[in-house]
Amino acid sequence: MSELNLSGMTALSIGRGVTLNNASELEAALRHIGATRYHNHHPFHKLLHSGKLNKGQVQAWALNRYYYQSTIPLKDAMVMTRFRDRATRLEWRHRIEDHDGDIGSEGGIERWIKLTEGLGLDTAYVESTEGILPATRFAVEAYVHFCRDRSPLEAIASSLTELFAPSIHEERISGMLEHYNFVNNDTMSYFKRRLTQAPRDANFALHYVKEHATTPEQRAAVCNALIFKTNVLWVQLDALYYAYVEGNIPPGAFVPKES
Ligand SMILES: O=C(O)c1cc(C(=O)O)c2c(n1)C(=O)C(=O)c1cc(C(=O)O)[nH]c1-2
Repeated sequence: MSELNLSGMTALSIGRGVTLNNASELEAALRHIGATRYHNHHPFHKLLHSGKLNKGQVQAWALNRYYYQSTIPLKDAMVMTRFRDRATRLEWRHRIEDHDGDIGSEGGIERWIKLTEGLGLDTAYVESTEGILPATRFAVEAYVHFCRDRSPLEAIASSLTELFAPSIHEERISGMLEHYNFVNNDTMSYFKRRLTQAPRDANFALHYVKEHATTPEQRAAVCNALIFKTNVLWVQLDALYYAYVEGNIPPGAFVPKES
């Protein structure tokens, strides 16, 4: 394949002059976007994974991330409403089960609560989402609205950050277990489980967009949906950094007691 030229990429979109001619050029562009914009590059994650945060800062991260986690099934229900086609809904449905669990079986949200409990946070407070940062709420809601308002193809494409999630989960599991005495294998079980769930989901979504984006315009829209989503993730960490690393906690947001 010829060298991919994505020059003119802005913070919000791939260059207007970029033409992706086929599915393999689309995949290369998506992988380039992930390699350059995924939130593994964010300074907050670098601090988190290398043991440079104190317990209160890790609590703030887990508390805010709970809002993302607990909204994912709502987002996925929204994605399902976009498809009349039963086969796509069937494929997508297990994502909701992965997070919500089932009667008698634990899901991702419960595993996340194990993490916040293990960090010493009160579960009722976490579940109330009262202490999250305004930017967390705005960013997460923007993701749900994107899946409601854009095309079904873009709704699926916006989940493609998961292509890049397994490596950040590996890094997080080993980094946090090594550096923090307040986490253990049990409280990190959420991430272990995602190591198998995320690749299956991401491969379906990648295959879907490669097959259904059949014009250069649709391929550009798929890339822009992924860029949008990398921004949803990035701004949440910007807000955490500003509040809990630089010390500018907005009124009403969680104030750590432990340092
Ligand atoms: O820890 C992370 O960095 C991370 C990132 C992402 C992502 O890339 O959106 C997800 C998750 N975790 C995750 O656990 C998860 O269940 C998930 C679902 C989705 C999605 O967009 O449908 N992304 C992610």
